[in-house]
Amino acid sequence: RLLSSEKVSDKNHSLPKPCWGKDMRLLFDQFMKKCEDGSWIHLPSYEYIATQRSQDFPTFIHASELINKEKLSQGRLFTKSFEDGLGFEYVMFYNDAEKRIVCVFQGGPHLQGMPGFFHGGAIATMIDATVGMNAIVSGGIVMTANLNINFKRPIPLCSIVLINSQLDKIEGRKLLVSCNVQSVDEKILYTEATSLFVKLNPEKEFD
Ligand SMILES: CCCCCCCCCCCC(=O)SCCNC(=O)CCNC(=O)[C@H](O)C(C)(C)COP(=O)(O)OP(=O)(O)OC[C@H]1O[C@@H](n2cnc3c(N)ncnc32)[C@H](O)[C@@H]1OP(=O)(O)O
Repeated sequence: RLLSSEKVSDKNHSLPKPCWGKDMRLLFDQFMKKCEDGSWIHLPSYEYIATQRSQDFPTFIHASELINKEKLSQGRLFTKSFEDGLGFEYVMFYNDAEKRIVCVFQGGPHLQGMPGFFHGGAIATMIDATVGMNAIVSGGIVMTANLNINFKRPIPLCSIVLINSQLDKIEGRKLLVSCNVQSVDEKILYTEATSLFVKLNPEKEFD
């Protein structure tokens, strides 16, 4: 657990919690049902990134000498830095055949931007996490090179929304992933985004 702090827990945050709303639980149950035939996979979500990929990350990034070693021990995924229910509550499901990730996201009251609505940075964070996960499952150790977001409608604070992400193209080390954010009844399109992820090249030194 090189990139994580000793203090973070092994709690899987992608399982139902008391703070999840009705729609969050309903959608969780619907997608868990879709997982029964193996077409969809329920992705776990922890406070740190304990996969082998994150162990390898420093050798890939070449900027590892920049990493502040003692601060590293306090490292925790940004989306896991709020108390349950106050920040980012989410669960992701992956469909390998379609190269899609659906994220059911319930934002908490501490994600406010304009009064009564989500902060654009909070929406961008969940988009980055969802398209990022889509790029990671297909591309391994990647970083976001470009994220373009069209905020079409403000999202009311504490909404539960669906983030639909699709891997569109892989070109060498580049992965292009698009997504949109909709209301759970899919009647309202809140946000659209495109992104470019680049697979880190272990041979490449940063200038
Ligand atoms: C672990 C489990 C986690 C699991 C859970 C976590 C999931 C969350 C994921 C969050 C991810 C992040 O937030 S990452 C944090 C935000 N991102 C960063 O800090 C990245 C900072 N930027 C970089 O480190 C670098 O610029 C890279 C790695 C992105 C690219 O550098 P590089 O490796 O040298 O690549 P380079 O040769 O320059 O470019 C390769 C190709 O990509 C193109 N390219 C590169 N950048 C761009 C760009 N902005 N716009 C267009 N095209 C671009 C180049 O033209 C080239 O195309 P061609 O000539 O080949 O055609």
